[in-house]
Amino acid sequence: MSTVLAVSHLASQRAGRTLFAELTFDLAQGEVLHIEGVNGAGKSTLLRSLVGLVQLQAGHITFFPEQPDLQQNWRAHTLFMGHKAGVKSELTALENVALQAQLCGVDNIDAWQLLETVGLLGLEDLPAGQLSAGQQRRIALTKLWYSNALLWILDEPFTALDTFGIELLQQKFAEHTANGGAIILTSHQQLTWQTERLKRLRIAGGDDAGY
Ligand SMILES: Nc1ncnc2c1ncn2[C@@H]1O[C@H](COP(=O)(O)OP(=O)(O)OP(=O)(O)O)[C@@H](O)[C@H]1O
Repeated sequence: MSTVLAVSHLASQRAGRTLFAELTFDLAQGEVLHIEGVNGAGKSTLLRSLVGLVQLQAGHITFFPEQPDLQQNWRAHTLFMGHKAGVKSELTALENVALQAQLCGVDNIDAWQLLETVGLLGLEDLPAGQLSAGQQRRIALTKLWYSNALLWILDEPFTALDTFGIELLQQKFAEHTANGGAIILTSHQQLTWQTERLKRLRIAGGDDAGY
C-alpha cells in the first residue's frame, strides 16, 4: 500500500506559543491516524495546516509521494471536513445534502437514500436549523458516502453523534480503509473500532509531540 501523506519537521505557532515542532509522520493507504491532545493543544491547527488553511512556521508536506498523478492534483483526492457541521440552517436537510454534493462536484447522488443511510429519513423537509446538533452532523457526514477522495482529513467527526451514529461512522471508516483509503482524524474519544492499522499521534501543545 503506498504512502498517501508524508510530513516532516512541521512547526506551528499561535499567538507566540509553539503548538508543535519537529512533527514528522507518514500515513499509508489503509491506515487511520488518530490525532490526540487536550483542548487547545493544536489538533485542529495541524489538520488545517495540512490542507493549507493555516500557515506553518516550518516543515514539509507531501501528498501521495509515490503517485505523481495524484500528487499533482492532491486536493481532488483529499476530503477535509472541519469541526463545524457547516450546514445551511435555512435549507432543508434534503436541500443541504444536494447542495453539499453539488459543491463537491458530484451530480449523481440519491439524496433520499443518503438521508436514510444516516438515519434522517422523515426529517428531510425540516430546515436544518431546526435539527439537533447530531442530526446536523449527520447531514454533513453524508459526503463520506459519495466521496471519491483517497485521503479523508476529519476534525472531530464524532462530535454530537449518538452511539448508533458513532458506530455507523466507524463502519464507514472500516469500509474506506479496506478499499485502500486513509483517514486522519481528531477525536477526544477512543475509537472502539479495533484495527491494527490505527496509529496515534499526541499533540502536547508544544511540550512534546510524537507517537
Ligand atoms: N485563528 C487563531 N488565531 C490565534 N490563535 C488561534 C487561532 N485558532 C486557534 N488558535 C489558538 O491555537 C491553539 C490551538 O487551537 P486548536 O483549535 O488547534 O486546538 P485543538 O487541539 O484543536 O483544541 P480542541 O480540542 O479544543 O478542539 C489554541 O490556544 C487557540 O487559542
